[in-house]
Amino acid sequence: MAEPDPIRDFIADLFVDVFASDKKRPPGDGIDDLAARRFLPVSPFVAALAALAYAAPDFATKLPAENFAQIAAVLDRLHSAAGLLIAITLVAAAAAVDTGRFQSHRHRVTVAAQLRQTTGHRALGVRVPMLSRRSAVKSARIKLPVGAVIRPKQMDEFTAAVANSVRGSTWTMNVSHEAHKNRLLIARALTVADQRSVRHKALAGSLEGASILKDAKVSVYSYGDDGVETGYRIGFTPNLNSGSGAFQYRVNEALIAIAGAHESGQNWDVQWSPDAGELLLTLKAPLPTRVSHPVPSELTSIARRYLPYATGAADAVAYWDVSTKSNKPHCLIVGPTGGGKTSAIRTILTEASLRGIPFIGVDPKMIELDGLEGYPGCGAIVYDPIRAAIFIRALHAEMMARNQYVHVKKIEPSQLPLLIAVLDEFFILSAAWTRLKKDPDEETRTLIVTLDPLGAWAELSVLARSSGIRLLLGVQRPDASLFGGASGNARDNFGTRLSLANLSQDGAQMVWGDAHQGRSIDTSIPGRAMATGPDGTPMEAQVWWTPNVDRHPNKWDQLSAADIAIIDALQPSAAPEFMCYSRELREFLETERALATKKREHGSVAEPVLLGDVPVADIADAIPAHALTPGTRILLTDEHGNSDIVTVASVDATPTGTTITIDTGGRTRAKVTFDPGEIVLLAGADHDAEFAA
Ligand SMILES: Nc1ncnc2c1ncn2[C@@H]1O[C@H](COP(=O)(O)OP(=O)(O)OP(=O)(O)O)[C@@H](O)[C@H]1O
Repeated sequence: MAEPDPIRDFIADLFVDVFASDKKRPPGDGIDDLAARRFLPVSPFVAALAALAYAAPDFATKLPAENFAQIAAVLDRLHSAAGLLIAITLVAAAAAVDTGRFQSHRHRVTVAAQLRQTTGHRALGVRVPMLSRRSAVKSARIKLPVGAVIRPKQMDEFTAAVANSVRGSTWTMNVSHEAHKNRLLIARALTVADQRSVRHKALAGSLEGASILKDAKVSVYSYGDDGVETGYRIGFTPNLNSGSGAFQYRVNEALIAIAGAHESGQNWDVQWSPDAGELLLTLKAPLPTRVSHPVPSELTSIARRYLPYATGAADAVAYWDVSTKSNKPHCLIVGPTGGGKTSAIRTILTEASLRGIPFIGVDPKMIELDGLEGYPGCGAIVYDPIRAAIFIRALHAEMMARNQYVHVKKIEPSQLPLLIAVLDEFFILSAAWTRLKKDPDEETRTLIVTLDPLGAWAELSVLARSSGIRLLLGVQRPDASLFGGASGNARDNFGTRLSLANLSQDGAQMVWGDAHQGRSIDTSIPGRAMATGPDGTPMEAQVWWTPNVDRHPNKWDQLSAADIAIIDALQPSAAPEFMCYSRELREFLETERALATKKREHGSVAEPVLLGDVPVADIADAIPAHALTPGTRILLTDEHGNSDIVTVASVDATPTGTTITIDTGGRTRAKVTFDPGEIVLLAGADHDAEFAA
């Protein structure tokens, strides 16, 4: 072991910060040894020297002149050169240097001790700048033993220890580990005051440490004119979750809730780019709460095949492309009672009329489309279910005749004139057809079986596209049976979609192919909907308001001047021509028109068929039996044609049919079985009153 050498230690301690080289340091000479040593100040030596110089004349007189003449001369020179002032200055400077050296020493000792306690490693050397300040070490370089491993937890503890040692100061300490160089680096930076907004902090805080989005970093994406933050960018490391629609939906909901109501009154919107590992939380301008049906100033040949009906964000217009090239030739409108379905249908049909496209409507509720009767381009509005069945069969014949025409005449299908068939309240209609199959009157039963309207409908759904026939289907809720069975082709054909309701998960999946779309529509705003956007993806939109175009004084006189102006502006200059390719459709329309004229002349409505004891107009809605849920009140008709309101107790839906049990109020529960896809009538408020009476 080497002999202790105080002079060498003193010099080493004094100049270690300036000249220290870790390579030169002997391996055993760790910082712990240095730390254990006392701090040796230089100022006392300087002070002693200065005092000696100051007292030099006195010493000189006391020294024997002949022996110490030379020393006395040195002291004399020293005294005369320095003087009191220089002595004081020297001592003060030495004291200042000592203070700095002491702080450097203290920092070295502290850092080495922190390292030892948190990681267990002995620092081979710690370099800190000479003359450090007290508050926080400016930087430090810690030499570690070769191959020293620092585990993340140890690193965190060391970092926390370093940070804690400057707590309360204006500094932030950054610690990094350069494992390949066996060293730790500490650097300080001025702490920047957290100037993030409350919303920014809330978003960042909610994602910090949460595993929901990996490595999430929130930054401000945009500011409004008034300096208020209007958008945030959230970067993250993509994983399987971030690509899933259900996951994104959950995150969207949470982020929008945390961001809270914005000062501008606009709503938050989230756009994901999982491939780029980022999402944008931005504001979207609120949609107008009402858009009056605008009238096109001029119709280009292209616009003639696009029927607009709603306005989305950034003035995007939702339209129904009825052209031959359309990949969404048929339209599905989902809307509960009062949701604005009838107005949406009016908007579309008045646009069709402006473009010279005729239409025929089926309205089993008799109160939805009646106002369109007599409107330019309206072939007929059919109310009666048997007449509706005849119409569907005639439409099927028309489709076949048109296809035949194209085939024989060698023309392009696009040369055929367009025709729109509207079936509103489809489930009520198909429930009526199902009931007619069990009608006590044999002739009626045979007729409906022969017409097979549901079969004709299923074929129309798939084949009508190339014959210029377009279908518009209105329902209160979606169901797979709408598309004429399970045909994916029919489903795709009904690609233009509008939903004015908040859909269930299944409904959203059915309508939008995504269980989370169209589930949070603000239904308090009439006409607010989810619509197929111009790019084919769903967008939130405000359906254009078209008032009832019925010119009967009872209706017309109720309209405001603004509504009358809308209707007048929509009036086409010439009524669309009705071209029939089949005898069936022509005869049907002629008969229907004759019936309508007769009705008008006699001033009363002729009801050709009664649905048991239940007038169709009173029916609230109808749904397929498999969609029933316990607690639902339905109308059930027995074999004698008597109807009763019953409450469903349980539902057992299988591919071969649906069996329900009915709560009869007693101990026993009756069972009723329905065929697959059979429609059941729901009991409405009207019935409750009617049956109670
Ligand atoms: N696009 C719209 N813009 C503004 N208001 C609308 C819009 N659509 C509907 N409304 C309002 O909602 C009311 C109900 O609309 P509408 O009759 O079209 O509903 P519906 O879905 O057909 O209901 P029901 O099936 O009971 O007839 C209208 O009288 C109107 O006041």
